[in-house]
Amino acid sequence: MSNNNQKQLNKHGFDVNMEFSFKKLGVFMKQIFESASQNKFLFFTVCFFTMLDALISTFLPVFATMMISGIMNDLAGTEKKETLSFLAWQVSIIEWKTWLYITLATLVLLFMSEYVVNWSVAQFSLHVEINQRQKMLIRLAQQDVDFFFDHVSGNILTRLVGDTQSLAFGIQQFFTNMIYFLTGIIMAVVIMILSGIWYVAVIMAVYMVFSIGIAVIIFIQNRRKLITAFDRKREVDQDMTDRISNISLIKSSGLEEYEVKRVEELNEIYNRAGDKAVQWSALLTQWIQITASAMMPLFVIIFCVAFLKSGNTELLLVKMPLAQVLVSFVVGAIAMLIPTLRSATRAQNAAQRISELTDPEPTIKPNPEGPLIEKINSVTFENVAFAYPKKPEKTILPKMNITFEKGKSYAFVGETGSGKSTIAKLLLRFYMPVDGKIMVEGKYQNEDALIKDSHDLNTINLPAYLSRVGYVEQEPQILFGDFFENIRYAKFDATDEEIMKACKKANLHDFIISLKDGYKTILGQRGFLLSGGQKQRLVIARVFLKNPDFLILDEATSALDNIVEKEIQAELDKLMKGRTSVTIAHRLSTIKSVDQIIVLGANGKGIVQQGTYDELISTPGRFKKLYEAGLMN
Ligand SMILES: Nc1ncnc2c1ncn2[C@@H]1O[C@H](COP(=O)(O)OP(=O)(O)OP(=O)(O)O)[C@@H](O)[C@H]1O
Repeated sequence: MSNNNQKQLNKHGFDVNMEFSFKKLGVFMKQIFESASQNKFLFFTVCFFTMLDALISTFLPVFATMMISGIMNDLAGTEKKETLSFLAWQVSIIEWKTWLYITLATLVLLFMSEYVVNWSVAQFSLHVEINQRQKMLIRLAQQDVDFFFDHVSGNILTRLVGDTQSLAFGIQQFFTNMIYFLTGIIMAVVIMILSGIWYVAVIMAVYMVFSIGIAVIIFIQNRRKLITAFDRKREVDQDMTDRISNISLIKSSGLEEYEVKRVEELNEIYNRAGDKAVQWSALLTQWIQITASAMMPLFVIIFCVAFLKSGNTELLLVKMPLAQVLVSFVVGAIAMLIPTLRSATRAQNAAQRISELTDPEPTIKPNPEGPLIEKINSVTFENVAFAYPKKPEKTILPKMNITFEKGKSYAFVGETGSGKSTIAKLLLRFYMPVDGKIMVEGKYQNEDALIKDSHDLNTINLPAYLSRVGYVEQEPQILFGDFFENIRYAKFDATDEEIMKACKKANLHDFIISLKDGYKTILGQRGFLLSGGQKQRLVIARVFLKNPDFLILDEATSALDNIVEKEIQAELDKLMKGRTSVTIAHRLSTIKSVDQIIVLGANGKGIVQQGTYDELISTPGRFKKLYEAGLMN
């Protein structure tokens, strides 16, 4: 095994280390203990009843043997009763009917305990799956925005759905089967020793070490191939999720056939990996079956030889049937090892993949204990410098100072990649400055309203701050649901009337009521039913409803055509009235009337010019160049 600790990442940014590792096993065991501690009652029920099940299953053959021996004694009509040395007592074989009743009663107990095992195992597994999903969702919700740039959303979904299921199933199987296996084998050996057939246990142990040893060698090979096959399958799943979410690109490019061929090729790779895994799986199953089937005749031969040599009928009448049933129980338990190990393999990998999503600690904390802002007055960048965490060597913004004063409008312009959208991301606290501070001045709860208070954005209560900020971006984010649900996302306690008022302001109301189901119309996935302009109006209605103090418009109209853009701009102008606003602009029309235009230079130069539109257009400089080059049209 290599000592190289560096993570191998696939193109989706996830670890694809296929070797067995104690780390993976550790992660899996951690998940088991975590699940057990979260579901203590179910966990103990599963353990207790699985053990009981194994105990009953090992004793049942003993009782059945007693019954058979009783019947044979009756048939022989002999006065001398055979005895079975069991649990240190010489148990005389009494009435076979007594043993029949005991066997039947034990059977009923077995059925009952099996029901409890099945019920508790299914419940435990469901709880584990739900807990894992919840844990993953909570961590994803807390995760830094940057995390999602790295991890393809389809890939995250596969983990959320497939891996949580595999893990829950694996934990359940591994757990119950191991308990059953160990309890059953220990009890079988104990019964053999106490029944005076200890030599069966010894022969069986030697035989088992040999056959399991070979099975483990085959299993290790099989496991490697299985993991490769799982990973290929997941790659196909992720790829399909990605392509389905981009179906309009495929359709509009007429590339359906290309995509079908591509997926066929990917499936072929999965198929080849799967074939190899299947070959080793078949070999493993074959080996276990051969060794298991050979065990029975082996013991029959041993007992027959012993009988022929000693002439002791007890060997054939009592001990051989008992050995047979106990050995067959052990064989059955060994056979359960294959699915157990398989699902444990699957679960270990699932646990590893889940932990890649749940382990990374978010760097941006919501500061629930931080000062609670009630009203934002102004926001000031004090010597703010920034580089993205993934590329710390590339300065996006050098030391930068600017104040967004209360009620004034600001617009950032500059060449592509100059860092305009980065300003919006810093204002939303998607990222923290590498240097300097963003100070938020306003009215904070429990602080003297007369004192103009100012706190670092990194330290204040983030949800309270964001509840005072309105954000309109280029790609409107529409949730699956109706208009009411979508707009209410800005203010959960808003009445239907308030929502309609906001829609009227955003010029969306007339369109909504023209629809058959009006405000109750379900918007398809990502607002499938709406045009670009309508989606943007919906987002604007959300912001009207929210009534924020501070507005961030990040290229809000750049995806719209000129006519729609003009209409939407009128709505945005209404929105900006009386609020502090920061516009990230592409077009001149969006910034002509703002109070301050800030021009950013390319390649991390930061602010290179600042002023009103009239000032900048009449001064030689970067803005004039952008304007003359037609970059602001
Ligand atoms: N998450 C990220 N990680 C690393 N680099 C990033 C990230 N997001 C953006 N960048 C880089 O930061 C630089 C500034 O990006 P930004 O989106 O702020 O530019 P912009 O001026 O808004 O560009 P445009 O006008 O094209 O939208 C670009 O070079 C971009 O490649």
